[in-house]
Amino acid sequence: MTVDTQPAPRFPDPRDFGFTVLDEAEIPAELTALVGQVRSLVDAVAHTEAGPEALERARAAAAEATAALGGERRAIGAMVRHTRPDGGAEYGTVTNIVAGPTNPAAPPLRLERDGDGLRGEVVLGGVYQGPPGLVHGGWIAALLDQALGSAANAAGVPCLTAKLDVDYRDPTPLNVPLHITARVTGAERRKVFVSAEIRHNGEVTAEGTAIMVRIPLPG
Ligand SMILES: CCCCC/C=C\C/C=C\C/C=C\C/C=C\CCCC(=O)SCCNC(=O)CCNC(=O)[C@H](O)C(C)(C)COP(=O)(O)OP(=O)(O)OC[C@H]1O[C@@H](n2cnc3c(N)ncnc32)[C@H](O)[C@@H]1OP(=O)(O)O
Repeated sequence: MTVDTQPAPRFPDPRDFGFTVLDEAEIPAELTALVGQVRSLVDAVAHTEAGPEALERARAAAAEATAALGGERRAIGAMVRHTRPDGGAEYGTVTNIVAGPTNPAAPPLRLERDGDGLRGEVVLGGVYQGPPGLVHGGWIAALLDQALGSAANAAGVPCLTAKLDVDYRDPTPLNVPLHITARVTGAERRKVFVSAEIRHNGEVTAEGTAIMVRIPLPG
């Protein structure tokens, strides 16, 4: 493969392109705690066998909690900045469904730099179930897509997934640590080639490759 375009070393500042950006340190500790509590609630609701009275009490408490948040909503598209130990900045969307820090529907996945790529660990509980005891294949694809996109973004390239291939090698179990790795393997004009794996106990359960296409930015 001919590599005739090296990824830009720094991801452009999204504020220069009209995006709202908050620093992850600006996310209130109370919101982080609430997100964790709601994740626990979702897991409890998905698996409960409680009786009607307990269910109605829980529903009323959930309705009260929803009302307590009022009508103030963060704008769709708001981004969050993570500053790495080396001072570099990485960006993601605040409510990203796989890794958004304020999204209780996200697992969440945290990816850190590791050599030329990224690595992270995540445990998926019963709310991510597809076949009995196993992670849903769509969520496996989502984890891989996020890792693949983040690897390209960490290399300084704002991009979207154009093509995603997933190989499901072995069933991916629930409620165990899953190790995710991803890296850029090449670039050609606006295309960035990336690959990623999910492992459990050192064995690959799924691997993904993608073609990411660099977004043309004004100017
Ligand atoms: C600074 C501002 C930041 C703005 C924020 C933007 C990005 C996000 C940034 C940070 C977020 C951080 C982390 C996020 C991490 C992960 C998120 C997960 C990833 C996703 O969740 S992302 C959503 C799903 N994704 C889409 O929603 C894409 C829909 N789609 C399109 O928007 C267009 O389709 C597009 C743009 C892909 C291309 O369109 P286009 O018109 O710009 O370019 P064009 O077609 O000319 O293709 C150019 C070259 O790519 C080749 N190519 C194109 N498509 C191909 C395919 N399918 N297979 C093989 N090759 C393909 C061509 O063959 C040509 O190659 P060649 O150079 O060789 O001719």
